[in-house]
Amino acid sequence: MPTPLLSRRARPLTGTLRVPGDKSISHRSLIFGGLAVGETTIAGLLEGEDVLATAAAMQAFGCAVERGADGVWRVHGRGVSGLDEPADVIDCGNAGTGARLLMGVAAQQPITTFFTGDGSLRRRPMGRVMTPLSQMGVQFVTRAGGRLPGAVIGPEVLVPIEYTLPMASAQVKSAVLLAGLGAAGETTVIEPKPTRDHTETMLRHFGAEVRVEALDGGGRRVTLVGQPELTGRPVVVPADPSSAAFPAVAALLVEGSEVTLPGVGTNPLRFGLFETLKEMGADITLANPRTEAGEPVADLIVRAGRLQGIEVPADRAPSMIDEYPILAVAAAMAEGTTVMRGLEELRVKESDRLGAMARGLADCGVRVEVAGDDLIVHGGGNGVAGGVTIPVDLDHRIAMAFLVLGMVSEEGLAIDDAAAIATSFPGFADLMNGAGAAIAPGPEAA
Ligand SMILES: O=C(O)C1=C[C@@H](OP(=O)(O)O)[C@@H](O)[C@H](O)C1
Ligand SMILES: C=C(OP(=O)(O)O)C(=O)O
Repeated sequence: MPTPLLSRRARPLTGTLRVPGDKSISHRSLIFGGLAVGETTIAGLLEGEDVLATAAAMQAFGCAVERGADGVWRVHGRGVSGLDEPADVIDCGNAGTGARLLMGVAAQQPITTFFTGDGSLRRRPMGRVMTPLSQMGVQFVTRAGGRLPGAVIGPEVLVPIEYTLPMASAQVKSAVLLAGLGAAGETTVIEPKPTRDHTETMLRHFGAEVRVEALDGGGRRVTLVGQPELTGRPVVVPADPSSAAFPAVAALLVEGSEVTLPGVGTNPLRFGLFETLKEMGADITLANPRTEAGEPVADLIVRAGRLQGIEVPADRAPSMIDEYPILAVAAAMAEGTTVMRGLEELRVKESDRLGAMARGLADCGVRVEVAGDDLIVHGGGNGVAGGVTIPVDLDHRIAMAFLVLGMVSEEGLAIDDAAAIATSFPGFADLMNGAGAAIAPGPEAA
């Protein structure tokens, strides 16, 4: 049964809002814990559906994964290439990250692993990981077009490769490096555009040898020495900047707001949205910057104020790829036009986010254009009428983006199904309501 939600005009948003743990780091901490020998403790794990599916997958591979009464997760791993063959199909739910990283995990030893996911994940392309992993000797059986359900058949002997990413994707980079753990020799991934580097950071944290060279034009060459012994480690997961983006933009847009978002990850390869918002004139302060378990974090203080439209260059896309839905909402409220370039990867997320934002904003009365892979939003500077219901199509970020827009709408704005929000941001509506939002169950916009 779908669970529609209606977001009405908010009171000024105030207070300290603790957003959940980083999704990318949470998936990886469970995976590396499982590939390590000994105990890994994980504080601040995102207990969202995507990550819980990865926890269940690592259990299916024979690892012990438990949540302590103190909220700290403990993983007892099986070591590189020491996993069991899962007895049943691994269901990654809505998670592209879970599916693609775990396909790399499944590839690093001679076992056969079956994968599936929800209706969104089953339409997403897996060919992007199958291509490099095939070069390493891995075999696949999938539905047409490299879609799940599918099976990964790890070879007796993995071939280490050098692979240049044809698209900016940390998931593909990570899948190749994870598979490369099982290969004798060096596996190299060349990324023409830098993408989030949590896998490299965590490989080192767990004891692998990784070399990263900067390339002309901003790219990187990442080399992993295969068949390392990984050792269980403590991990502290920062608050997710991709989740913090929603309360941050809400606070910028709702007049009179001021919120503090503590302990948010500020890794520059994840922080493009905040850079962009500052260029738009946003009042965002990074207080108390520090490093926690190898990742930079800060407390974000966000105050409402006018935003100006700007041009967002294509080369910034990898550092804010999941933030375009909420940036498009900010752009709709800005003065002037915002041009977001180079968004081709948005078409293969949980939904076609380029199409979803263009249609949804247009339904709200915002003037929007899609030109090739660019999204152009003509800001009205002042609220939207609302009064419509936006189809979410199993996409958490589309759902949260329009609930934020509802906070500055005349008539309220509804989404047809809130269920997907629990994949990345359980408790989103309650957290926002505690700060001054008015999100409630409702079949239609008022
Ligand atoms: O590696 C990761 O944790 C992620 C990488 C990105 O995907 P792509 O690698 O497809 O760009 C991002 O959209 C996703 O939410 C998380
Ligand atoms: C694209 C996303 O995640 P995934 O690829 O893991 O489904 C996201 O969280 O916005």
